[in-house]
Amino acid sequence: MDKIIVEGGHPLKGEVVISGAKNAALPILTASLLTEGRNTYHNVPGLKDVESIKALLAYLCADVETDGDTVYIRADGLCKSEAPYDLVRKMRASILVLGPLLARVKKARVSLPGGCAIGARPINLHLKGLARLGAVITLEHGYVEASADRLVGDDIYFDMPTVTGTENLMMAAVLAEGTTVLRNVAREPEIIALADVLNRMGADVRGAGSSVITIHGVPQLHPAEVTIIPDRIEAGTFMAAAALTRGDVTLRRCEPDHLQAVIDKLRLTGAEVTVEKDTVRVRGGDEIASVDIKTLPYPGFPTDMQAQFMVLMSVARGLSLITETIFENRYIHVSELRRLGADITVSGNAAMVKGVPRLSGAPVMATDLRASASLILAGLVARGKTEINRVYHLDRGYDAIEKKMAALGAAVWRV
Ligand SMILES: CC(=O)N[C@H]1[C@@H](OP(=O)(O)OP(=O)(O)OC[C@H]2O[C@@H](n3ccc(=O)[nH]c3=O)[C@H](O)[C@@H]2O)O[C@H](CO)[C@@H](O)[C@@H]1O
Ligand SMILES: C=C(OP(=O)(O)O)C(=O)O
Repeated sequence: MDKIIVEGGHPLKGEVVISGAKNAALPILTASLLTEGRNTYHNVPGLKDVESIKALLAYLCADVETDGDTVYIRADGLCKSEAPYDLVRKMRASILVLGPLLARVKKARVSLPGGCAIGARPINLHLKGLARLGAVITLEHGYVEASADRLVGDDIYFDMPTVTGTENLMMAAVLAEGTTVLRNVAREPEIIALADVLNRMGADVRGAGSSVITIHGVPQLHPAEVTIIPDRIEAGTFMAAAALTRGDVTLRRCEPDHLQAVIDKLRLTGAEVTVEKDTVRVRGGDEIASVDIKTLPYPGFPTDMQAQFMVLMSVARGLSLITETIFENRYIHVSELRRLGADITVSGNAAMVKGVPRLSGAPVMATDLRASASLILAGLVARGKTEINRVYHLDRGYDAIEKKMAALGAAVWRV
């Protein structure tokens, strides 16, 4: 299996182009299942998760073509309604075929999803919502089995905002009869991006980006041509890397509006952050100041940036309190960062990070995506070599991260 090697001590300098967002691309590609005709998606990131979702759509007999970062999907003649274990076990977003399949063919059999091992990650709210639209749902042998004679709109309250849960319900409701109101939904930019695509396909989805979404069902949808929004977590990762290495990095083709919480915290650490239309420049200060962070649903500080920020705090001056409120097991990177010399104590969902003057390279391993990214970041400022094993998760969610880092002057390579 591939490894990533990082040799620390090189500040990142230059420009990097941000790829399309994983968490926007995955639901949007599955939305193709709702349409007849050829959909065109531009700026699709080169990720393992995207390959997995394309393989799943092809398994369902959708026609999938790729030309660079453009993907064409035609889902006219679906021949199956099952997402088998082997195709979905490595990816969380595979559950996103459930809503569209129910809407389009009124049945689905979907293996419980895999993805990052950051918590139990139940899908009870997806299932409860789909049941309210009229689906009959059973859970057997690790599969969700769902069927419906017809889907009918309803008023659905989510006990907590769930990103993929909101997306699944949106995709089921667009073809349901009548009106669906989704309350206490996720407000992430990726939800707005999906609503935008669904509306371009002829749906009537209103309120995305607020906590209530109203959907008036329509009889059918047509294909759309869209460009995937920039990946705010990839952007945030490069911003943290710039501050961490006292570098000077300009991010092109990103969406600064989606990064306000991260930008605010970075500025408090002493980094200079300059924002223009679709560009962010981060210049690291001489000293990194400690700040506290608490992960929250959007527009709060993203849980997907917690591990990267923890690395920054590991070499900051003073003490930082990090609180993870979204996932109950998202400190997997802590034990690996300690191998590099970080001083971090975890108690429940809180981590106390005491900055140390320097880290030192070591072999490490991670079992989730952002933990893996945080280890690359730590390697950038560690003395000597850091060897990151089991990079599968990294490839799920970062488009050529080692090449982009190397182009900025980092000594990072894959073996
Ligand atoms: C493919 C994708 O978009 N992944 C993102 C999505 O994951 P994902 O959509 O899986 O995360 P959710 O927003 O659903 O999870 C938020 C919280 O709700 C809980 N929950 C969720 C659903 C449910 O039915 N029951 C329940 O209890 C989860 O355990 C978690 O504690 O949002 C997360 C939170 O921003 C991000 O870290 C992931 O990168
Ligand atoms: C947790 C993440 O991904 P997924 O939901 O796909 O596991 C992530 O992107 O950090």
